[in-house]
Amino acid sequence: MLKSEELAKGIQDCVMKIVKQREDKFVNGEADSFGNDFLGLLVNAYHDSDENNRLSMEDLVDECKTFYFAGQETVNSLLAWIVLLLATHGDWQDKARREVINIFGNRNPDSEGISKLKTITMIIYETLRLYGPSNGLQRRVTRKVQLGKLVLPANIDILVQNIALHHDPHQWGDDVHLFKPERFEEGIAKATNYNVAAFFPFGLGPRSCVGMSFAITETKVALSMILQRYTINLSPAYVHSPMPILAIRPQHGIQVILESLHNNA
Ligand code: HEM
Repeated sequence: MLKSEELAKGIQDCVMKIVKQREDKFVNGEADSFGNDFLGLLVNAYHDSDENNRLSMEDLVDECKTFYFAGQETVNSLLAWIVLLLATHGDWQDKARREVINIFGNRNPDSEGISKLKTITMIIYETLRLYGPSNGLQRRVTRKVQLGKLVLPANIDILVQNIALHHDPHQWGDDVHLFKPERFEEGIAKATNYNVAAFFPFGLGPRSCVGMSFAITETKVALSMILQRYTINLSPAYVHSPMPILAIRPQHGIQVILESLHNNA
């Protein structure tokens, strides 16, 4: 068996084990349904009494793999880049921490407070602009189309590099490569001069990211909890090398020094 096949089988077995545990809980009477979270909905669809609506095990496993990859790698690398940018921009780190402490004190973030995080939102957008995890949007051209001066023949695959548009000096100005969250002070529409195609880290149109709101909320929660507890300084060991490894990731990781803000933390 090829190594790649072995790995694919390992992942499949791992997902099926989790599905089985969920089924067992229901069968043993420990739970009164398969659950109403995302996995529960998939397991329900797998057991649908109508054969035409039933989800196959292969599709169930594929859905789990998609959501795991799309949800895990992306938010993980976004958080890593934010930590780097706050380590190298102490003024924004202080500003962000002040906002978090003002809103939550030392309490865990709640949904009401999360909607008030303005500075953090600006920092997230500016990080998505500079180091958005998406490594381009893949599309298949099904029929010949004209895009401005460009004629795209049918049956080709294209990769729309949103990161290139996010680094276009005509759109963002000569300081395009600098981390300046103040660009988003008055929201995305104002920052892009009302051009929807200038900033789309989550894609555009009907196939855009279904996890967008969840991703932003998750990032806000994690970042708030880090800022409540630690100051972040860059380690001299850090070497800057963003690389497309599925998502745009730091090739050598991000080395930072975290200092506790509370003696007993
Ligand atoms: C910072 C975090 C994230 C970024 C930047 C991001 C970005 C994207 C992009 C660019 C696409 C492709 C859109 C297109 O082709 O037009 C996409 C699709 C998708 N994303 Fe995300 N995503 C993030 C987080 C998440 C999370 C947390 C989840 C799930 C919990 C998720 C689930 C998905 C799924 C299922 C798709 C495929 C949608 C489809 O093909 O219909 N994403 N995402």
